Amino acid sequence: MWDRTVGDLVDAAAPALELRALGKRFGEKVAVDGISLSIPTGSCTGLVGPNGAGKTTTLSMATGLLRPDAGQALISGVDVWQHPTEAKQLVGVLADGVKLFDRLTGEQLITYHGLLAGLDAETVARRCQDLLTMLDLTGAGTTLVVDYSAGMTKKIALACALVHAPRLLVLDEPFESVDPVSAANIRDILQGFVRGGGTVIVSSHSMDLVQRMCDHVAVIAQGHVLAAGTVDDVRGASTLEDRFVELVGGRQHLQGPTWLNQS
Ligand SMILES: Nc1ncnc2c1ncn2[C@@H]1O[C@H](COP(=O)(O)OP(=O)(O)OP(=O)(O)O)[C@@H](O)[C@H]1O
Repeated sequence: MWDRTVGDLVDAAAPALELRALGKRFGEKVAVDGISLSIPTGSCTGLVGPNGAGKTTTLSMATGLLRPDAGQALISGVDVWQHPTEAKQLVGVLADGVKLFDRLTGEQLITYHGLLAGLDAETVARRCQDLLTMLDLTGAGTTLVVDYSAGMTKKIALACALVHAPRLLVLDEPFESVDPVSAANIRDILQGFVRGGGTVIVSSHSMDLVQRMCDHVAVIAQGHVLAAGTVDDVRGASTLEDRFVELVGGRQHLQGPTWLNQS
């Protein structure tokens, strides 16, 4: 039997991620309404949008975690839903709110992910120590993940996403609960990953962070792409935050009820 490898499927000229008319509804609610988006290889792309815009749903469908109702997602030309095993070798995912096996130590959790990705035990052991050092978790490697702080938990999840050296990293809210020093360290790691030829997609509510860290951005709302391109093209002469508010709308300048006034 012909044994297909991921290398046989990868198209080096294809975008790191391409979404073609991706759609998902939950009952009556249309969460993602035919999103098409092309993420260039070697870019750091911010995915921004108001609460409930469809960011997590889109990223879940793009990374093989949630089956779309319509459309296609391709990672380096590999169809995520036609070739899920191969596609998952190309991507590292830090999902928002997904439970980790937290009765394992940090070392055990990284090892589990590395072995699951098909790495040999020796490679996993070496990479595990490198990742713990890089993420400043060396002392916590033998501690159970259930005893980690929220920020440490984000960092160990990032280590798990990196252990198989993916081409594409998809990070849903990676900086939530992370202290400023650790956030700066994570930013450095992600920038190094991009300099090394990798591609990063990061969903965030921080426009300031996206403007500083990303070279591309996609703004989505109500399951649609409102704008996408380089950060400079999308923001024009404004800040990204002002442009976001202009695109998305909804700013109401509310004063609040009178009973909240102290004077
Ligand atoms: N499993 C589900 N069942 C029903 N509705 C869902 C489900 N998951 C998401 N939705 C709905 O789909 C829409 C998009 O949700 P999604 O989580 O993708 O948005 P988001 O942009 O990631 O939001 P946030 O910024 O608040 O995290 C929302 O209206 C949400 O209520």
